[in-house]
Amino acid sequence: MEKKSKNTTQNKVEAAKILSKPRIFFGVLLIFSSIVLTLSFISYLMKWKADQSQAGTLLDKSIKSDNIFGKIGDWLGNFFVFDSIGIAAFIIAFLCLVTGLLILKKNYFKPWKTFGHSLFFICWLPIFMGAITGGTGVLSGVYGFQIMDFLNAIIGTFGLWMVLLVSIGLYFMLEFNLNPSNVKSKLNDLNENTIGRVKDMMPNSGENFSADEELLDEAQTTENVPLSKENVIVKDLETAPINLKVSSDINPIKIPNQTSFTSTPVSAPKSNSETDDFKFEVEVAKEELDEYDKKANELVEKHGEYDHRLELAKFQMPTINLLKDYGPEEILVNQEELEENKNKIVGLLKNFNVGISEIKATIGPTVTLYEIVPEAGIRVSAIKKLQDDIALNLSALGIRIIAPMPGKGTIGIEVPRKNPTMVSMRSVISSAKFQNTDMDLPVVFGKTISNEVFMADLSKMPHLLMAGATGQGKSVGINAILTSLLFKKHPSELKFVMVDPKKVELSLYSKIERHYLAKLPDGEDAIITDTHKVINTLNSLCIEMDQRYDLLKNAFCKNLKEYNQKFSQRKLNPENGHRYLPYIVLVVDEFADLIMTAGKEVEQPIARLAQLARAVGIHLIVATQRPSVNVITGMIKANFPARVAFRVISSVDSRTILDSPGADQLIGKGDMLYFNGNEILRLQCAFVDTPEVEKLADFIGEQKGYASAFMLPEYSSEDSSSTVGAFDPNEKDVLFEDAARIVVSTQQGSTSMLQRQLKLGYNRAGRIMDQLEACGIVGGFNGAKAREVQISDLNSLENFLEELKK
Ligand SMILES: Nc1ncnc2c1ncn2[C@@H]1O[C@H](COP(=O)(O)OP(=O)(O)OP(=O)(O)O)[C@@H](O)[C@H]1O
Repeated sequence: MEKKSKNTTQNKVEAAKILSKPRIFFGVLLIFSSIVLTLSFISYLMKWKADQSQAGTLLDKSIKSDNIFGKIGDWLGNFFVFDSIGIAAFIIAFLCLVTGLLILKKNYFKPWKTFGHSLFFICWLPIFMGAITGGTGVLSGVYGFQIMDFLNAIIGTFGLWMVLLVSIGLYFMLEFNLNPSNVKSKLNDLNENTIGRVKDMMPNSGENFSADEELLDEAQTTENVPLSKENVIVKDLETAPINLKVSSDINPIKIPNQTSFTSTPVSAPKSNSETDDFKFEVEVAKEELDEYDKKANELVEKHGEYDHRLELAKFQMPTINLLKDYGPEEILVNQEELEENKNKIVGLLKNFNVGISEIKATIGPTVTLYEIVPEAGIRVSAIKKLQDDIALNLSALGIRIIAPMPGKGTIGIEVPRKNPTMVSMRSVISSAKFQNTDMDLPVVFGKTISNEVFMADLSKMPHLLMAGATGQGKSVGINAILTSLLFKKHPSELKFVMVDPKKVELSLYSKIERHYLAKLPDGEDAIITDTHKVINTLNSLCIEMDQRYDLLKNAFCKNLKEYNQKFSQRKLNPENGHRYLPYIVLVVDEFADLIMTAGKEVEQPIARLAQLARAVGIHLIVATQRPSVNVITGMIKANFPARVAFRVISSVDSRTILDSPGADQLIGKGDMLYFNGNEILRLQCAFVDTPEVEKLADFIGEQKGYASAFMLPEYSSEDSSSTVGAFDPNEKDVLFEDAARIVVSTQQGSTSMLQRQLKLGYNRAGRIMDQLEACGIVGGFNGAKAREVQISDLNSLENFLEELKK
């Protein structure tokens, strides 16, 4: 039954789609008439003075006409244009077209709306043309002239113009729903869009990076990088107007006068042409701004958004010329080598009765990946077992077998190339991928096995563990990471805390101290080499982290980006301690050395930072030569999901870093494995030499910097804080009682909170905290955590303070 009724409905729909013959006839006739009328009118307008004299001689064969449709054309032009409504006659031709299309069921136009508008202009345009031409031309037609003349006589020329302008004004107001506030907001939007687009078009917008255009072109053509296609598409989408298309041959639904959209996807409202002429208004509910937001908006209107770059507004971002050009990085295909390796692999597998149905080679900068598809029925485990045999047979260092290739259903054998291609930092920095990235902390490591530039966002990693035996490219890797960040981030956006127990690896960066480095207030060198100072710095970073968490909590923000955005929009008051927070990247070059000398004292703050600091923009890069389990402990490993391994000595070391072997099979010289928490990628690290880093540091260091390095919070070590003396009421700070009330009411014994609430320096706040401890209001120093508060409510506190005074 149901099926039958379904069929009948379907048939009806099909039938409705088929046009009857009279429909086709009249539809086509009207469209044809529209074309004839349009061409006749155009032709008439061009030669109307000559044609008009022949208008009455329709049947006189001896008289020739210049109109494209001859005398009929003349007659039509004369009748509709000259004798009637002037150029508004084209609207009649247009109406013929619309009617023809409607008859043919082509609902390109909404009928009632179109006829309504046409009628208005058929009345208005001739009078308007009459008023402009004074009735002398063909543009107004006789009706236009006469009505204009009549109105002119009764309301005068001024009155006539008023009527014309008011009527057209009203028309546009009703049609486009224009009112002064709408117009203002539309103009504002237009303004913002224009400014936005102009900014986008500015060569230095966003990042001030200025790579040679030539180089960029070169990079785009020589690399396999998709030429920032995504970016182009995204830009197009951003600027393209969004059309809400509603299919016209579906059933109507009722829509209330005011419709509010939610973001839930809904199927398109059904409508048909008869119901299309209702007024459809969409009103986007404006968010109610509270007092605070209003004030922020006023401030932004008055002073503009807070610009964190302002203090170093003239700072020039490094240019690509600072990096050395090592020549073209074309990959030369050595056919002989390819053939030889292929034959060896196939032959060897054949010897072990492993049939191959397909083999494919991808040539990277350092290694070639041979992907084999085993014949049906061959077990992957059978090939896996042959790993050592394959490596032995190919007798090459650096063979790695990936069985199976994740997500590919093939088995990969990586074989080092005889003549590897060097990947220069210059080539990866100038790549379109790096140039156009919108990552927060972009790090360009080098190139993948398929010769694509490989980048990762440090802010998403969120911390990086690097390991590799000595001389395998670890220092170059750290320099590549630091260079990437220096090429992309302004000094106001990023600070480094550098720990270099070897004393020589990071010393080059001391030149950029006043631009990019952070240190302890009493620290002499920004690059920390002394183990004791490292402990203080790490604990200070923990305090900075806690302070940042407090700031974020007070600002109701979940992460640093959101917080900085709010601060830039002047929604956060600097008087309450709020400030623009740069990213902080802690770089530890020789972690094993630190662990050996300081052990838990270093491990604990590092683990704490690794666990918590991500949201507040503090990221860690920890490198080590000795990836043994007592250096890379379970606690460290658990908090460093992103790991990089250069060549290590044993597969045990490889397992310690990557949880799998492979790093012991690398060939050194920047050949590396990158583990992002899910998969392991083989990359060739980009090479940046010491002179290049020196040049870059000089370029930055020679520019105007801040007065000093970025100051980390002061950290008083446990030893010094344990020497809090007895409480002396005569020496207590004038703000002592206020501080006690704050601490008790918030139940938080935090010096940084006192600093903020009482607007004090760290030292004074620290002294008050010591006094609070000495009289027993708060407990003892508790590492980087807040102290315990010993009094539970304000009443008890007031009693306690009274007692103290006695
Ligand atoms: N990405 C690379 N491309 C080409 N060559 C490289 C690359 N990385 C390193 N090398 C070569 O390896 C040498 C040693 O690299 P690097 O100084 O980074 O090693 P390391 O692991 O830091 O050693 P150490 O721990 O002893 O300091 C470099 O001088 C360079 O010749």
